[in-house]
Amino acid sequence: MHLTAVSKSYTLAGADPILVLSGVNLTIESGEKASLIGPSGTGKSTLLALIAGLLEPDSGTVEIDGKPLTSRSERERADVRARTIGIALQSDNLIPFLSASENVELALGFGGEVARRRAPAAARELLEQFGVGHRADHLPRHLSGGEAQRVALAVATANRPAVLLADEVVGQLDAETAEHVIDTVLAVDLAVLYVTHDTALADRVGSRYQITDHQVRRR
Ligand SMILES: Nc1ncnc2c1ncn2[C@@H]1O[C@H](COP(=O)(O)OP(=O)(O)OP(=O)(O)O)[C@@H](O)[C@H]1O
Repeated sequence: MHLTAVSKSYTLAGADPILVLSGVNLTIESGEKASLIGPSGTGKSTLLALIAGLLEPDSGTVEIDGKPLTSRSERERADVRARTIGIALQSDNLIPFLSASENVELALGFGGEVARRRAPAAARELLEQFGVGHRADHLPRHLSGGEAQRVALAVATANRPAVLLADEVVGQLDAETAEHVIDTVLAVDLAVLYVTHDTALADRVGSRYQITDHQVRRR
């Protein structure tokens, strides 16, 4: 994943623009596990949204898995996103009327008939890896916060994306479970960009990046 000279500001009507990122260059190699730290309001969520193609940069380019995201239509960006990027956010985005297992099955179900038939067993296996196999039949509202975060990670990694973008997704877990969940994510063959305020977890993830002065720097 490459970001080249990416800048982004927000403009609210009647106010001066807020500069968030300025000329950011960042390369995350395939399979690299990276953490992103930085004080509140420095642009971590903005950076994830740019990488996911949910936001367009003011200038610069974003390339994922060899495919440029910038200057594509909304629909094309959504297509690249669905095929190559897994996203797990602080507020999980599970479908409320589907069970944990069905949420994962939906994410698994893009591979044709055979994949669809295997989906329930594969979903349970994935939930077990994240330590929530025993909650497979629960609806999202019947899960604890930490369980929902782990189901959201199973959903985000189900389709074997090239890149997983995760925003503070173990914040509601105790230290031991958080470490287990991080280790499970690290064992999957994909690139990870993990946003956190927790420097011990950042060290566990691997290469460390920080946003300072509107730039992303390796530490
Ligand atoms: N849609 C928006 N419109 C205007 N300003 C925004 C918008 N989204 C974010 N901002 C501003 O951009 C800056 C960066 O926000 P962002 O959410 O990317 O920071 P963050 O590092 O993820 O923060 P936190 O750690 O608190 O989640 C902040 O000053 C925020 O107020």
